[in-house]
Amino acid sequence: MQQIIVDGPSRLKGNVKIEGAKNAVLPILASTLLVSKGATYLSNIPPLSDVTTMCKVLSALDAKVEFNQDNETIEIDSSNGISTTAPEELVDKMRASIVVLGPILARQQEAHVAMPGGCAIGSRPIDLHLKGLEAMGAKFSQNGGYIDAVTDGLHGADIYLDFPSVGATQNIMMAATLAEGETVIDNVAREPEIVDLANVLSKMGANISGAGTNTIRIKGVKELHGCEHSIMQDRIEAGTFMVAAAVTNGDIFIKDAIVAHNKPLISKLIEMGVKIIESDEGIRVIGTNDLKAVDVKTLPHPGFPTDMQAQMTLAQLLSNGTTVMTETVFENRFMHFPELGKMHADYKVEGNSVIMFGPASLTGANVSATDLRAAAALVLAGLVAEGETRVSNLQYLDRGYYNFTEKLRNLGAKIRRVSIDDNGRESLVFKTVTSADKLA
Ligand SMILES: CC(=O)N[C@H]1[C@@H](OP(=O)(O)OP(=O)(O)OC[C@H]2O[C@@H](n3ccc(=O)[nH]c3=O)[C@H](O)[C@@H]2O)O[C@H](CO)[C@@H](O)[C@@H]1O
Ligand SMILES: C=C(OP(=O)(O)O)C(=O)O
Repeated sequence: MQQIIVDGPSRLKGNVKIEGAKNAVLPILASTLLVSKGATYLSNIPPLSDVTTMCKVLSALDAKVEFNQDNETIEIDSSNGISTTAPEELVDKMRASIVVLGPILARQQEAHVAMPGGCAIGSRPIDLHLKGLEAMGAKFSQNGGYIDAVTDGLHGADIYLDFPSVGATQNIMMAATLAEGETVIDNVAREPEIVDLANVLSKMGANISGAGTNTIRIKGVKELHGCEHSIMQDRIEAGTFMVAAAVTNGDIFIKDAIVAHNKPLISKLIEMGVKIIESDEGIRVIGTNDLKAVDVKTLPHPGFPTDMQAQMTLAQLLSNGTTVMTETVFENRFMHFPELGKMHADYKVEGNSVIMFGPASLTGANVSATDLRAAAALVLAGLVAEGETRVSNLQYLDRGYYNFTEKLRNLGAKIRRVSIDDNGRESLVFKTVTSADKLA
């Protein structure tokens, strides 16, 4: 078992470099299954366990996946054809693997994809993915935990999404690139990761417009070719360090963080009295001991991101007064609260809102991560709390943060990651194993 041990409180100061975006690289890796001519070269690949899982899914589908020595560049070649089954033991590990469905179906006219797993932040159905693909001529059945899909050939369609689902938008967009005729998707997700995917698809020869707006139009083409692309920076990792500066009265420069991607968070932090200095090189965040109470509601982009909700609730708990966080995207994303309660957070959950009575005087405790962003929020809570905090269940953290402990230690945190054997002996863990290492 591994744990992160934090001795708090500490004030974070310095520069931090963020990685390529998990939520951009996963669908982009899936998009390489559409390519029948040449290889695709992707750089700025974050060395995360989710990336390893997606690479294994691609290999299971007969794509050739090779990491370059630097670990941050990857070559994927599916030009010799792909198979059609994405196996349960891989897909079960990660929700995002469902985005291979559209590409496999578009390329092979059939697909067998296991029902996806992932963090338990909600029921996370895939009805919108299936409805969109059905409108394009796919037929679905469910057998033994697998979705079986067939088509006589996908065709363009007018599709309206009841909710701007990120994954459904990506699956339908990718399938439409090789469909016959034009597909128009309305009420689509507008996240920056959608734009990054559209950029890659365009480089591959797809005819696609409107990404980043409410409506995406795609004219199908006969085939796609390989390309080179550098993955966008991770706005959620950047946001996590922004909150780290805010709650520790710190001063952190987040190199290469993109202001336009973090507007909703920046605006809330400024309301709380945090100083933000924006530049083309990144974002500098200067925290305060006197956080003002503000309410926050998560929404699809460009609203406040649900993936920053857990981290933001820590800032709210520490602020001077009562605040409310309302979660409108996922129905079960307050699982970090009972853990924060062990650290003496005072809160009350009411439906999809949580009321927090600040300012909290957090004390160290043994806590357990319940999902990816909860894991990050608990580590940040340890930085603020008096005494020792131990965070376990780090497999969630490793899905989305690379070298989180090292990065925080470089900023002045008293933090270490340890491996604990059956006899309770602890040994230090220095670096998270990279995706390439795990794939080897
Ligand atoms: C790998 C990746 O990019 N993950 C992100 C993606 O997840 P993901 O693509 O799964 O999120 P969606 O936008 O699809 O889900 C948002 C909401 O819509 C619901 N829904 C979705 C699809 C569907 O067919 N039916 C349905 O009801 C979900 O249950 C959820 O309540 O967007 C989420 C919302 O910004 C982020 O939190 C995740 O980090
Ligand atoms: C919920 C998240 O990811 P996923 O959709 O991959 O579970 C996340 O990145 O916070």
